[in-house]
Amino acid sequence: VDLAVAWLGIQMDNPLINASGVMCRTVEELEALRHSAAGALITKSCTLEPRKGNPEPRYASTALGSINSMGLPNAGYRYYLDYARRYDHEHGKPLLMSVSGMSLEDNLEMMAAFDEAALPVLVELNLSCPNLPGKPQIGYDFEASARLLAEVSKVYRRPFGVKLPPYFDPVHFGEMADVLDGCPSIGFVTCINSIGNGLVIDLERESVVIRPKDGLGGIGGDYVLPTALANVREFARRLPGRHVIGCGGIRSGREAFMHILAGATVVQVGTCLYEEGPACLARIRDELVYLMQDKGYRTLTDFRGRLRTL
Ligand SMILES: CC(C)(C)CCc1c(C(=O)O)[nH]c(=O)[nH]c1=O
Repeated sequence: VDLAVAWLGIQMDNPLINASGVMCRTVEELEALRHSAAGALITKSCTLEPRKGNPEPRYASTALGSINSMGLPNAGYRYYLDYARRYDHEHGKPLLMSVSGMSLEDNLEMMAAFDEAALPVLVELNLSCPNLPGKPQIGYDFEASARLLAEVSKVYRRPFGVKLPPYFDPVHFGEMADVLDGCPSIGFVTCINSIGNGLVIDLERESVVIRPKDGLGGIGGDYVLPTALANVREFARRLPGRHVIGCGGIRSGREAFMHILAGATVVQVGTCLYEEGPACLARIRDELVYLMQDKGYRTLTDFRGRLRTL
């Protein structure tokens, strides 16, 4: 069995990446990932200036997954750009950089700096970044998304990707696919970000479990697998010339296989990585190998995108 993947000019010896935001905020965390079984690594979404993020507790796990309202704690884009400058791109694993500006101007300033640096990295622009007051996140505002991508494409002259929030309506799949189809610079889409604004309740305490937003937070883990798989399959169908990165609910070789079957080129692991640590990546990789052997597949291309319908 060969797990190798080559896409958008990068070579990975297996399709597993950390989800942006998990175990990737500091150089120490990124180095631990680089020494793990990950096929590639991605940095925590960065902003123009460093941010402390929201007051804790801001993450909690449950039997079925996680809830978080971290509030974009990060060291600022210069820190991650510096890490990328010193990174051994030649011999190391591919490095992806996540960007999540607090405004259009911040996104453009960061993307222009990344363009100037001309590093062999892939940028994943987080469309869950905040919009103007009174407007939903960028990813749920189709005009704002189109405007942002058009402006970014002018200052960042190489292919880049977007991290998408989950959509739940065929009309929305179509509208967002049209926006992305109209932007030739988009080489990949990552589906999905956490399902926004869920509420987890601690029954004993009769209380919420995280402090920000009176307990509201992005949901990850087992809860989101069906939604993640639907978004992967729907965007892979609508954007045949672009890659889809699958993210959401991957905790074993089984869900990794499902995401790839649904059309994902490679996959990202979030909640499971947060809870189990980087050793989960070797476990998931091995489980994927065994599953492929059981099914008689030799490479990922033998089954990628071949989900049967009835
Ligand atoms: C939700 C935002 C804070 C606007 C973006 C950063 C982010 C966060 C976060 O930093 O709270 N958590 C997620 O699950 N997904 C995200 O994209």
